Amino acid sequence: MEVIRLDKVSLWRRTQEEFSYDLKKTLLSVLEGKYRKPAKKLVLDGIDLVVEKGEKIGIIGANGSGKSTLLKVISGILQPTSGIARVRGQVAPLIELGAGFDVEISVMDNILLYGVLLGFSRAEMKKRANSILEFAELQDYALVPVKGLSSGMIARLGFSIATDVQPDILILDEVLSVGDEKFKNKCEQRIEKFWDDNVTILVVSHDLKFIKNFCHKSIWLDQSKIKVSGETHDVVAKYLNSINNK
Ligand SMILES: Nc1ncnc2c1ncn2[C@@H]1O[C@H](COP(=O)(O)OP(=O)(O)OP(=O)(O)O)[C@@H](O)[C@H]1O
Repeated sequence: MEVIRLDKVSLWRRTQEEFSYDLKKTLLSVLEGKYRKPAKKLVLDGIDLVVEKGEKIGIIGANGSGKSTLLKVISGILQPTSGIARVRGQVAPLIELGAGFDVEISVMDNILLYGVLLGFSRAEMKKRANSILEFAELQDYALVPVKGLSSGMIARLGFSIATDVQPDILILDEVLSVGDEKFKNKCEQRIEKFWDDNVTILVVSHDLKFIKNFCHKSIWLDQSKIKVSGETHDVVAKYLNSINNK
């Protein structure tokens, strides 16, 4: 059964200039006749993709090629500028772990809030809170504001919430590179369990060994486009070949 379908998905994003957007400067530049519209960049270019239920797909490619952006479109965090993205089932996006937390409120309140963002009711999240705190090893921090946690602890909390239930589609963006060794092993075990079950998984990683071990199929993104897709060993070999020949 098809769970993800992207048809000619393209996405334009504003470049860094927008981040330094300053109203006064903009007005002055308009008055002086020097105003330029912020530049935009095509970060996904005509992506076609079909993923069947239970498939494990690796996404590889150079820095800035569009891998995280692609995952964000599939997760519904970003909307394509053109084309269609259809996703069936509950998605657990493990991208920028903890980016959605409100640092001023407690760990417990964030669990409730984050859960609601992932589509659960408050009542259900209250039931799950203990197992989430336990897995994250943060039982003693339930009432502490998130700003009092280290970045590794915040990542643990994000991972623990997002994987507490078995999602239909799990989206992993280099998540295994956060946390200490002990927690990393725990995460890997939890992810491995999903791997065995019928969960559809998309994983972005620069760890090609990991991709070769776990993903049947892969996509190589190059400058916002799919360069090659298919059997992982073939895609990885072509990718490595291109790097070695540069
Ligand atoms: N918030 C943003 N606003 C505008 N442009 C962005 C934003 N985030 C990323 N980009 C741009 O989109 C392009 C693709 O970025 P993306 O993060 O998807 O690449 P990536 O392949 O995941 O890279 P990496 O391997 O370094 O994580 C880059 O040119 C980047 O500068």
